[in-house]
Amino acid sequence: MGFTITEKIFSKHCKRDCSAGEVVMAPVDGCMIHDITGPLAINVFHEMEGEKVFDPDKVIMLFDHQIPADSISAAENHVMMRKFAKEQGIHNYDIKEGVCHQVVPEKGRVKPGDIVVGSDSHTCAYGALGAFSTGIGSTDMAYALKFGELYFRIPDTIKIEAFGKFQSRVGPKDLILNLAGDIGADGATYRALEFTGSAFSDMDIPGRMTCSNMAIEMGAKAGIVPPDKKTWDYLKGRCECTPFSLSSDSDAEFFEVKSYDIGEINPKVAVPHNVDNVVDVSEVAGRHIDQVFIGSCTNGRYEDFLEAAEVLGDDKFADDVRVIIVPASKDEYLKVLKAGLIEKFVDAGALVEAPCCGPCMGGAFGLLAPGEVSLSTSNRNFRGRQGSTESFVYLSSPATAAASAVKGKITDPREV
Ligand SMILES: CC(C)[C@H](C(=O)O)[C@@H](O)C(=O)O
Ligand code: SF4
Repeated sequence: MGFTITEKIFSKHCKRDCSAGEVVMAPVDGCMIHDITGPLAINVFHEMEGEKVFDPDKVIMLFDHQIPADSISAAENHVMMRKFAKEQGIHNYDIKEGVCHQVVPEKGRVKPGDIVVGSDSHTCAYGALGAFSTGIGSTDMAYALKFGELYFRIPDTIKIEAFGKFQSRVGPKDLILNLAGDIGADGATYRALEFTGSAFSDMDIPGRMTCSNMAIEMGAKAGIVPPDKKTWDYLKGRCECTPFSLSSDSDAEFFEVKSYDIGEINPKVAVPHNVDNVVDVSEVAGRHIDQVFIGSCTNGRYEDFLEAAEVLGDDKFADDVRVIIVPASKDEYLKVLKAGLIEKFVDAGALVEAPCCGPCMGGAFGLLAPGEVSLSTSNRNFRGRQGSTESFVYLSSPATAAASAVKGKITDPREV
């Protein structure tokens, strides 16, 4: 019997053959902490009488959720984390780089075959680069910071095979929303998703990041795309690594295999208040929206803004819609800026903010009043996620978000 990618990654780290279901103590290659969960992890680290982190070069610290500090308590958290970084010799990206899940890959802090943990649920995003990366709680993080290893139950794997070509103005976000609708918010709980087939090998790294990012929205521990030339090309100049092949064996045992023809997928939207409440955009077309957010670790990259700009064309955003655009990182911001897209969006009536999580989880700014409706390219639409518990959040692709922002109501991007 062969091994899945996940089993291979754990086998390599544990220096013996490991299979799904086993509980192992495995060394980690990286630990990511940010401004929300970092302080909790650091407090527990001190309670555990932690003195030095296991390897300061393997700890990634940055601030993204509440930046620039939006409250005195946020500012205090930043001060506390800066102090910890200095004491420990950890490089702190602080408020300067953007959202954790964009910055970690961008800075070459993750590579294929790695085990990376982050005290944030969307840490599964780095599966796009062929790593086993997963979100953990702050107590687990304290342990990982101190000892550089952690207990894992090796998950079994649901293999997703996707083939075909997307229709025009349909893309990775529609695919992953379609999967969330099909598998359900708890349909992959404690399993790994493996994304395979020509649809994923044809997909660029940003598209893969969108898909891996949302693995957790089905309960999955990881969402892994087997590394290929695109992966290694992306990593060139970001980290020192020599390409190797990593894929599941043909006789590996999967919990389930699911196949999709992506040509059959229409633009999708997740309807309040669950990520798996997914329908074709056409089913809710015409619904009024008050705010559109294009950004987040799911869809805050240059390619996402280009998609939105193409749909926008020479139009303007509707007068009664607030459009908030937030690139996911400094690098992505600069790409969008240099391509002239910022000017285009501002001219069309949008607010463009500096890289951060923005309105994604109703933190720093862009909160909704009772009764208000948001269409967002982020990954969660739970009740109260972006403000009032009486507000409504729909999730979509950047193309659907832009089309809807132009029309002032939910709109199929193929009709603009
Ligand atoms: C604040 C953080 C713990 C949280 C997460 O873990 O995902 C946030 O990033 C989110 O998207 O809900
Ligand atoms: S952008 Fe949203 S989903 Fe991503 S880390 Fe920030 S709050 Fe979480």
